Amino acid sequence: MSLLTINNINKAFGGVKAINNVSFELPRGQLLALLGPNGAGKSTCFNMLNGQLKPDSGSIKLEGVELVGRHPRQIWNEGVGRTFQISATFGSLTVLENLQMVLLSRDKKLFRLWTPAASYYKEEALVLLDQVGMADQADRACSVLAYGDVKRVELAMALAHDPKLLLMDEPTAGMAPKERNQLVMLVKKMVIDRNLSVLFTEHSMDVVFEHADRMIVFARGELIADGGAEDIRNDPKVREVYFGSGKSFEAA
Ligand SMILES: Nc1ncnc2c1ncn2[C@@H]1O[C@H](COP(=O)(O)OP(=O)(O)OP(=O)(O)O)[C@@H](O)[C@H]1O
Repeated sequence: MSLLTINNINKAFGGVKAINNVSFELPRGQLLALLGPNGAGKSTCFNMLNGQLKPDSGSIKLEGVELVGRHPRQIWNEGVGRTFQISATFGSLTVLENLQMVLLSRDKKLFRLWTPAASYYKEEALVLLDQVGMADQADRACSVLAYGDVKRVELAMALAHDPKLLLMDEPTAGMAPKERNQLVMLVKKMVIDRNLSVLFTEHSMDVVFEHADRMIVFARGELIADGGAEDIRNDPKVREVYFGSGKSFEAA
């Protein structure tokens, strides 16, 4: 059974069909890119997957469990994590403290302030930071980190509750090409090491073609293509959507 099974989901805003009869599956241990031009329905799809929006119809199942109708917190508890384009770290706290906060929140211990928080989950936090290559910066404030390093901390934070599925909304936005590749390589390592499934949106085609195991393409709310790099590169519908002609990605 696939980890995630989406069947005929629909979502309209007034007269706009933001998502139109979309179905796809995501197996465990796969890095799946969700592509599509502006307004294609990518954010709407993400928002339905994590419970911020309810589909008008259709089903979203995680290991056979229906997610439609559940609250974001319940969906998070089922094992769906998400990273956002906007930084989710507290700048004035250290890298380690940011991780400790997430671990405290995971175990609902935020209000036990009479026990010194500094001692909580230090080891677990350091293990996570080590996995994303940030253990040596554990004592630095997040506000002074390089942008790519903040993204690594956010990845560690997203992994803190051991999600089965991680949704990443443009994880490399605003990064230089080298940093972009490094971050996606790190995500790919997590996919392999943890048998994690990741669905991510990304504007850099180079990054997608280089690292994604598979890609799906949305256009005007519909899923128009699903396959590996070669299939997507050569798909006439995809070329039409991106270039309005037979031009290839290489030539663009
Ligand atoms: N809350 C909303 N109210 C009305 N229309 C909306 C709402 N959210 C999305 N839409 C419309 O639904 C369509 C899909 O939007 P969505 O944001 O999902 O696309 P996207 O692929 O994420 O685009 P982008 O790459 O620009 O973020 C668009 O036509 C958008 O205007």
